[in-house]
Formats: sequence, structure tokens, C-alpha cells
Amino acid sequence: MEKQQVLIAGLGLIGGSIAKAIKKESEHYIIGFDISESTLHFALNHGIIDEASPNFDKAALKADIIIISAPISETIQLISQLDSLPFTKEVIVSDTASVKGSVLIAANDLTNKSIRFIGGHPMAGSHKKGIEAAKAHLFENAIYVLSPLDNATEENVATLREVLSATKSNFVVLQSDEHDEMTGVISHFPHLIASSLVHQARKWEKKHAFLPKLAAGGFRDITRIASSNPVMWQDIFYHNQSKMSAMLADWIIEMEYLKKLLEDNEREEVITYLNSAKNYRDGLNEGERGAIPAFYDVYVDIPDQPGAIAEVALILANASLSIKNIEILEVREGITGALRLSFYTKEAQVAGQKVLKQRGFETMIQS
Ligand SMILES: NC(=O)c1ccc[n+]([C@@H]2O[C@H](COP(=O)([O-])OP(=O)(O)OC[C@H]3O[C@@H](n4cnc5c(N)ncnc54)[C@H](O)[C@@H]3O)[C@@H](O)[C@H]2O)c1
Ligand SMILES: O=C(O)C(=O)C[C@]1(C(=O)O)C=C[C@@H](O)C=C1
Repeated sequence: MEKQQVLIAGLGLIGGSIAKAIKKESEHYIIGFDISESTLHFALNHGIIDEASPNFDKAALKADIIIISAPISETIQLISQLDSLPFTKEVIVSDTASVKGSVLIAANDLTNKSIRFIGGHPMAGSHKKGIEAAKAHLFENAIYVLSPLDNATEENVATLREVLSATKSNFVVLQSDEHDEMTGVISHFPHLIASSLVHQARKWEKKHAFLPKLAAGGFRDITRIASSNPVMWQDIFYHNQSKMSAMLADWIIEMEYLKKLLEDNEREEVITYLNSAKNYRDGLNEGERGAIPAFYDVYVDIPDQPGAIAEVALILANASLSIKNIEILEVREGITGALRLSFYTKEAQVAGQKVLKQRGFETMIQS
């Protein structure tokens, strides 16, 4: 394929990761735009982009492909801004927003005949934000949803896929409404519940000051995503408001049902309820999760390369550090994205992080 000029507008976690992947895997020329000057400098200085443009319109006019990866409301604004630009050739425009309905409505309103719009959403991410958290391997094996408008031809979709193939994700085409309903159920709504569980724990901490110390594997697993970017998530809830509201109503009915089962001591019914949830969850192919609660954890980011886990294990073994449990997190089917290593002692945890850092691994200990 011919070398494409790709503009990435919004170089945070997602835009930065896409830029890194394209840069690593292809010869395409990447122009970066971001309202944050420091982000633009970082991207240029770290070779994540080939050119930093302080002007969205000028950069857009040079591009063959524009990928907008800003927060959803800003994405909509940037899409509308494209309408008045005097393009001299066809331009493929895509985005990465977590909600597709309002983005595609904005794109559908465009009258500029040069624009071919293909909505996009890579179904992977993290609780971090900003360019410094961007990774070339973030989307490996993840689902990447594409939602082309009628003005985009099959050839346009193929061109975009070719450029995005650097992310090594698996493309699926979905209508915006089905996308927003499915991501509502599987991504947006769980986030709301995770945050509400944290609030519940905080309320009860007033009565039992020791309560947070008891937060072991279960609470930590189910609330990890509550540490994500609140501004981004508010934007997601706002743009998927009607679906979220319907899901909340449904959930309240479900909770009333559970409350009644417990109050009526329906022990068999509760087993049936838990069993059917277990069977469904076990069938999600997420790899077996360790049963041991993890108290002294180190999170390690690793690329999807054969031997990556073995390398981590070997580094620790050479430093005479025993691992109590090793768990693959943020898993897309078949990918090793992040590991949670559990150690027996605080000393081992600190030593483990140090030795892995020395060997170039990005690590984190959650406080
Ligand atoms: N974080 C995730 O897990 C995830 C996953 C998939 C998709 N998304 C979607 O991708 C988009 C970006 O999310 P992110 O996690 O990268 O956020 P982020 O906060 O890490 O990055 C957003 C970037 O956009 C820039 N920006 C803000 N307004 C802008 C504007 N008007 N013009 C140009 N740049 C602007 C910011 O300076 C920042 O660098 C969002 O729409 C989000 O819904 C997020
Ligand atoms: O891994 C995480 O932290 C995420 O929340 C990623 C996640 C998700 O729910 O799976 C969040 C929002 C995006 O739109 C896509 C992916």
C-alpha cells in the first residue's frame, strides 16, 4: 500500500497507542495534533509521531486519513469542524470514541463531499490516561469495532483496516445502536457499578475503620476500573445516557429479586443463581483466575511475545524471589497484556518490582 499521511488528533492513551503501533509496524507518516502542547512535544520527542501540528485544520488538509482520539464531546466538535475545510482529495475520517451513536449523528450531518466517515472503537484500554501510558501493543488481539457511514466505500474501509492492522486487533463491523447497547452492558454499566461498590465500602468504613484492610482479591478485582479517568467516564455515560438509564432500571429489578431471595432464605434458588452466573462467566474464555487472595502485588506490563511471562518468572527466580500467584489481567482472548504477581511479603514485593524495573519492565504497586 502507498505511504499514507495519517493525522491523529488527540494523542492520549488511545491515540498515542495507535500512533506507536503504526510507527512501529509501518512506513506511514504520522502527523500529531493535540490541544496539550506538552503532549505534542512528548510525542515528537519520543518519536511517536513524525510531525507535530499545532493547527488541526492545516493538518487535516494534508492528511489522507484522520483518526480523532479525543474525549467524545471534543471528538464531535472536531468532526463538525472538518465540514468547512476545502479538501482537495478524498479523506477517510475515523474516531475511537467509546460511544458511537452521537459521533455518527455528528458525522452524518456533514455535507462536505470529500469526507468518508468510518466510526471506530478499539475495545481495549486501561485505567490510565495520557500519552505516557500509551503502548504499541495495547490493542493486540482486541476487538476493533468499525461503523462505516454510507459515504464510505468498501475500499475506504479496507484502506483504514490496512493502516490500523498495525494494532494487531481483530476488526468487526457493527451498527452504532447495537455497539452502544453491547458496550453499555459489557463496559459502561460495569464501570458504574464498580464505582458504586467503592462508594458503598467507603460508607461502611465510617462504622468499621479496619474495613479497607480486608479488601483482598475479590474487591480489588471488581473495582479496578473504578480507578479510571472520571472525566472520560462521565462523557461516556452522558453520550450513552438512554441505554445506561434502561440498564440501571433493569439492574434495580435484578437487585430487588436478589434481596427477596436472601430475605426469604431461598438457599437453593441462590445456588442456582450463582451457578448460572458462574457457568456463564467461566465460558467467557478469560483464562483461569488464581484463587489465592493477592496482598503483595506487583503489576507488570508485558508485550504479546512468546516467552514474555517466562522471562519475568526467570528474572524473579534469579533474584531468589518466590511468587505466590501469577495472574494475567486486562485480558483479551489469547493476549498477555498485564501480569499481577503476588508475593508472600512486602519485602519480596518491593524487591520484585526493583529487579523487574532494572530489566526494563514497566511495573506498578497499587497503594
Ligand atoms: N481509555 C480507554 O480505556 C479507552 C478505550 C477505547 C476508547 N476510548 C476512547 O478514546 C478516546 C480517547 O480516550 P483516551 O483514553 O485516550 O483519553 P486521554 O485522556 O488519555 O487522551 C485524550 C487526549 O485528547 C486530547 N484532547 C482533548 N481535547 C482535545 C481537542 N479538542 N483536540 C485535540 N486533542 C484533544 C487531550 O489533551 C489528551 O491528550 C475517548 O473518546 C474514549 O472514549 C478510551
Ligand atoms: O481495561 C480497562 O481498564 C477498560 O476499562 C477498557 C474498556 C473496557 O471496558 O473494556 C473501557 C472503555 C473503552 O471504551 C474500551 C475498553
